[in-house]
Amino acid sequence: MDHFAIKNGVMHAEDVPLPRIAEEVGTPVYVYSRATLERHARVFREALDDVPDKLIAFAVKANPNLSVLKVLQRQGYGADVVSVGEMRRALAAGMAPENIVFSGVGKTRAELIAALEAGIGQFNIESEEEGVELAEVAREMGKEARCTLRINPDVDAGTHDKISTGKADNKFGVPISEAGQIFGKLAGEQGVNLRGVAVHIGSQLADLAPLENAFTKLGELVAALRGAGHTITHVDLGGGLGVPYKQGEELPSPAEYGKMVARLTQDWGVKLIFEPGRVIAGNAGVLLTRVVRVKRGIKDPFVIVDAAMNDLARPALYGAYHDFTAVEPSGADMTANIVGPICETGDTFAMGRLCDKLVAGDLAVFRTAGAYGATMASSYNSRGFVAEVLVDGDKFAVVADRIDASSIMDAERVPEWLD
Ligand SMILES: Cc1ncc(COP(=O)(O)O)c(C=O)c1O
Ligand SMILES: N[C@@H](CCCC[NH3+])C(=O)O
Repeated sequence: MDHFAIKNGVMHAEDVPLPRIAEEVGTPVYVYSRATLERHARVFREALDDVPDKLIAFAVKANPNLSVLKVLQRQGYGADVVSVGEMRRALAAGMAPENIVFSGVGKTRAELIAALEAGIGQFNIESEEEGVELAEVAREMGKEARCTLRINPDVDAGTHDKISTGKADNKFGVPISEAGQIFGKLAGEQGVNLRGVAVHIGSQLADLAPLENAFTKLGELVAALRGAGHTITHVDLGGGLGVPYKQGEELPSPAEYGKMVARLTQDWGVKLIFEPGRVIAGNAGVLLTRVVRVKRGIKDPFVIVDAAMNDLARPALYGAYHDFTAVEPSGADMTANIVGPICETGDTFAMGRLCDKLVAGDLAVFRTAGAYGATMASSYNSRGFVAEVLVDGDKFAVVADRIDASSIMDAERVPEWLD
C-alpha cells in the first residue's frame, strides 16, 4: 500500500493532503509517513522470523530525525550509529544502550570514551589500531568493550562506487586474509571482549548474490576462528538492501533476503545483528517542493523548483534517480529538465525527464527521499536547512524546524580586528 497516493486528484501523505503541509510549513519540506515506517519495520522483522536470536539496529545515518527514531524504537529496533552525535540521538529516542552498535572507521578517542560511558552494546572495530586504542581506553576506565571485528570480504557489491564498502581497496574493515591474525591479537587485549565479526559491503544493493558471497566468506571465517579456539557469539551482517527508486523496478524483497540469511546462518549458533537503513526509511518519505518558474530551454524547458542539491544531494552526488511527480496532476505531461536554484550546473535533479506537466506555483514531490535525504542537507548558497514533517493518519507535526539562513549567520562572528 502506498501511503503517498493521489486521492480526489491530490497527493496525500496518509490522510493529509500535501498542499496543506506546503501552506502551513512552506516548501521545500520533507514529509514522512509513520504508517510506512512501521510497515517497513514490521516487514523487515517478519522476514527474519526464522532467525531465532537477533537485534535489528536501524542505521541512523539513513534518517536521524528523532521522531523517526522514536517510531522505530517503538517497533523494537535498536540503532547502528557512526558518531557520538548519532548515539545521542538514539539514546534520546529511548533506544536502550545495549541495543546500540557503533560502526565507523574514524571513531575518535573522545567518541570511544563517550560510548563506553553510555554502555553501548557493541563496537564494530574497523582496524587493529582502533582495537588497540579502544582496549587501552576501556582499561583506563575500568570497563570492558563488547566488540566485533569488521571484515572487508573483498566482494564487489555491484552498486555505485561511492557507496560500495566491501572491496579490498575501500577504507572499511580489515582484509579478510588478515582477519584471523588481527582477531587473535585483539582477542588477547584486556579491555575488549571480542566476541564476533561484522560485515557491510555497500548500500542500495540490487542483487542478493554479493551479500550471499560475503556472508558465506564470513561463515567460513567464523568456523576458522572457532577452530583457532576463539568463542564467537555475535555476527553483524550490516545493511545494504536496496529499494525501488523507479516505479515498477524489481528488487530483492526483505523476505528473499531473510530466507537467504536463515539458510546460510542456521548452524552458526550466534546472535545476528542487522543494520538496515534505506529499506526502512527510503520509501517512507518524499521531498515536497514548489515550482518557482518554468524557463524556456533550447531543447526541453527547465522546471526550476525551490528544492536544491543542498536539500537532496543524491542526484548531484551519485547521479541518483528520484521519481518526480505533480501533487495535483492534470493528466498532461511534458519532457523537462528538473533543476534547483543553486549556482551550479550539478544542481540538476533530472535532464530530459518525462514528467507531469507543471507550471509556476505547482507543487511536486521527489519520491523515495526518506533515506539519505534531509540528513545529507547542507546550507550551501545560504539556503538554510530544510524542515521535516511526520504524518500520522490525518494529523501531522513539524518534527524538524526549518533553520533559516539568518540563524546560521547568527552563529558567526566578525572579530573586532576586522571592524
Ligand atoms: C556500517 C553500515 N551499516 C549499515 C548501513 C546502512 O545501509 P543501508 O541504508 O543501505 O541499509 C551502512 C550504509 O551503507 C553502513 O555503512
Ligand atoms: N548516502 C548514500 C548511502 C551511503 C550509505 C552509507 N554507508 C546514498 O544516499 O545512497
